[in-house]
Parts: sequence; C-alpha cells; structure tokens
Amino acid sequence: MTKIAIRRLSHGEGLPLPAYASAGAAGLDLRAAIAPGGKLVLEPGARDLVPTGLSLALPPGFEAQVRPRSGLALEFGVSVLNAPGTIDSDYRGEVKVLLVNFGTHPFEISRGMRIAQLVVARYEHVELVETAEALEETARGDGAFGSTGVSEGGDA
Ligand SMILES: O=c1ccn([C@H]2C[C@H](O)[C@@H](COP(=O)(O)OP(=O)(O)OP(=O)(O)O)O2)c(=O)[nH]1
Ligand SMILES: [Mg+2]
Repeated sequence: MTKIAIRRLSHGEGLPLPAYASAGAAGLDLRAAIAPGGKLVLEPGARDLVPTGLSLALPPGFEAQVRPRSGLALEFGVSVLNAPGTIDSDYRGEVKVLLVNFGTHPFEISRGMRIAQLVVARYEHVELVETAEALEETARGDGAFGSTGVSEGGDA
C-alpha cells in the first residue's frame, strides 16, 4: 500500500486522521478543523473555505481529489464548490475544503464534522505534440454536448 506522509497542524491536534469509513471506501473522510467550541454557519447560497488542519506530501504521480459527501448533498444541499478539488503533488500547504450551501437552510459546521472526502489517485504528465495535420478520424468526430441524444434510451 502506498504510504503518504501527513502532518497535523496545530489547529488539527486532537482530531482523528482522515480514515476510510469502510473496507472498500474510495475516499478518506476529511474533518473540519475549526476552533474548538467554535462553529461555522454556512448560509444558503454562501461558500466558505474550511480548514482540515492537515498537510500532505503526495509522491510525484499522485494527486488527491476533494470530493463532496453525498449524504450532506442529499440532506442539506451542501457540496464542494470546486469538486473535485485538486491537491497537487507538490502542494505542502493545508488541505482546505471549499464548501457551498445549495440548500435552503443555514448549515452549521462543528469541529470534527466529516465534511468531504479525499480520493488519492495517480495521474500522468503527457507531452503535447502540436500538429498542423488533421487529427485521426473517429465515429464521434466533433459531436458533443448531447450529440448522441439527451433523453433516456436515446433519440432513436
Ligand atoms: O479544494 C482544494 C483545491 C486546492 N487546494 C490547494 C491544493 C492545490 O495544490 C492548490 C492549488 O489548487 P488549484 O490548482 O485547484 O487552484 P488554482 O486556482 O489553479 O491555484 P494555483 O494557481 O495556486 O494552482 O490549492 C486545496 O487545499 N483544496
Ligand atoms: Mg492550479
């Protein structure tokens, strides 16, 4: 299993490290590291950058994606605005979560609340090779944005 160095920042002390909630979970649950006793209220339509109290050293070739938790999205309309947030392998600052409240009620965040999940994934750097030639043809060609039909079962 790939090992990734993680540091708990001072305001993250006392909080559990991100963990997989089940044996097959893809994401490590991230917790809000807001001040003890403090709370953060996200009004409907508002966004806020929530600290996790953690920084990571991802190895080259790995990224981490900050993804919403579907339970918060379904129940409260709370999501990650820039989903999936991208943590670069060379980033050493604090991992932060940009939460947004698409719901109709204020959403209260307390310290330690599981607010998002972090999926660590491999990526590749590619070399872009500019060409003046026509690109290799495909059946799709330049069809996009519903070119294969938007209603269920297609438009046949
Ligand atoms: O949800 C996120 C997204 C990003 N970051 C941090 C880690 C990432 O490596 C850095 C830059 O993110 P990104 O490339 O998405 O933002 P940018 O607007 O392109 O900023 P930059 O110019 O710093 O790359 O910000 C977070 O902590 N949480
Ligand atoms: Mg960037």
